[in-house]
Amino acid sequence: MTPARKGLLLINLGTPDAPETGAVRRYLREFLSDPRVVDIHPVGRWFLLNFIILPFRSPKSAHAYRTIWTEQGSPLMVHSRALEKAVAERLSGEYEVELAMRYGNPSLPDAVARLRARGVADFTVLPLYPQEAPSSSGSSLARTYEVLSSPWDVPNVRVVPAFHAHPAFLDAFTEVARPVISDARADHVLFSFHGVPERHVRRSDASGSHCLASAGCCDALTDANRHCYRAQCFATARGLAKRLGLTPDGWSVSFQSRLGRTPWVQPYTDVVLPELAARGVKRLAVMCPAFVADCLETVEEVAIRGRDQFLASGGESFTLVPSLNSHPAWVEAVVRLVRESEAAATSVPVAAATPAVPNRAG
Ligand SMILES: C=CC1=C(C)c2cc3[nH]c(cc4nc(cc5[nH]c(cc1n2)c(C)c5CCC(=O)O)C(CCC(=O)O)=C4C)c(C)c3C=C
Ligand SMILES: [Fe+2]
Repeated sequence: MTPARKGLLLINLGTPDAPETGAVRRYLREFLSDPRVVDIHPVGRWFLLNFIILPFRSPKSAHAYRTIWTEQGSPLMVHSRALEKAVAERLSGEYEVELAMRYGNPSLPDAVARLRARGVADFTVLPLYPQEAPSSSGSSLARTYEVLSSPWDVPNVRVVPAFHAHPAFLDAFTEVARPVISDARADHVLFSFHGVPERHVRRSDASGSHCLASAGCCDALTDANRHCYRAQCFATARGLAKRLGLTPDGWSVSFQSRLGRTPWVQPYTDVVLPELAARGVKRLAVMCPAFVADCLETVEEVAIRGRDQFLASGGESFTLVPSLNSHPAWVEAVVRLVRESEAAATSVPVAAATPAVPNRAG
């Protein structure tokens, strides 16, 4: 019997189809209706969405998208498509590869249908978020399971775990960053991650008492915080700082993109930027290692608004390190993540099925 054809689903968050208020509104409606993103009572979410977020945020975000839109479309889509193409070429004959977006297009049901039409019955799913969060990788996986379980047959599914501290990811980002930081003669590197509400981190705290309970709760990854988004961000930053040879006061961490009035994980990027300038940092390089592709949050929020803020606070130069996008080192890293997850998945049942070697003494 020939083995089932293998498919690789690369999943990212999604982006509007056009930088117009209507398209942004449709995208935000789907995104912010997700209970893993806005985790409040459904009635409250409906009111918040329809009376506050959609009417006010859609035109404002559409304007922001227009400042970064390219001839080929939204940067997130352009880079994700380029990655899909490069990975498909690299894994040709081994995997059928499709890009899917959690919100918007190409939709998860369409991408899965395209893989199924090519005979795929064995799926590897790679959520393109280095750090795991219920609002990003969690939601993408939950929706993928739902789509794959319908209508009748349920295929084999392997998930590539979060790769926040995987050497292939850290090495690829280091390769991209090193020449940029050196050309910029940066005297400080800020690792700015997408934030999440503090409530989300607390809800994921299996110990019930570790997360955000002390100033140093994310200083190391332990059993207590292994699945904590903020702790994984700090682990990524430590891994990159080490590879880049940064001194302890030559780098810091912050969290961007907060939405609403509830507290999000801190320190906030828009608070840290003027603080760094006030501390005497002159030439700043910023890396955004929660994003594997440049997008609104890196190009508009950091490279445009962040730069303005830092320079207005007394900084002299501001350089955004580009994301991994479709850099060859990242394509190779993706191939390695996929192959390793397949090897791990196939080795587990074999190991489990192997009887324990009897103790000589016994
Ligand atoms: C990197 C992982 C991401 C997490 C975690 C995440 C959580 C999260 N995001 C919002 C609200 C918004 N995010 C928006 C854009 C956006 N978010 C991510 C990634 C994560 N979000 C990406 C890659 C992007 C860029 C998309 C693009 O088109 O380029 C937006 C839309 C833009 C805007 O209006 O600002 C919103 C809104 C919440 C509430 C949240 C966790 C609760
Ligand atoms: Fe976001």
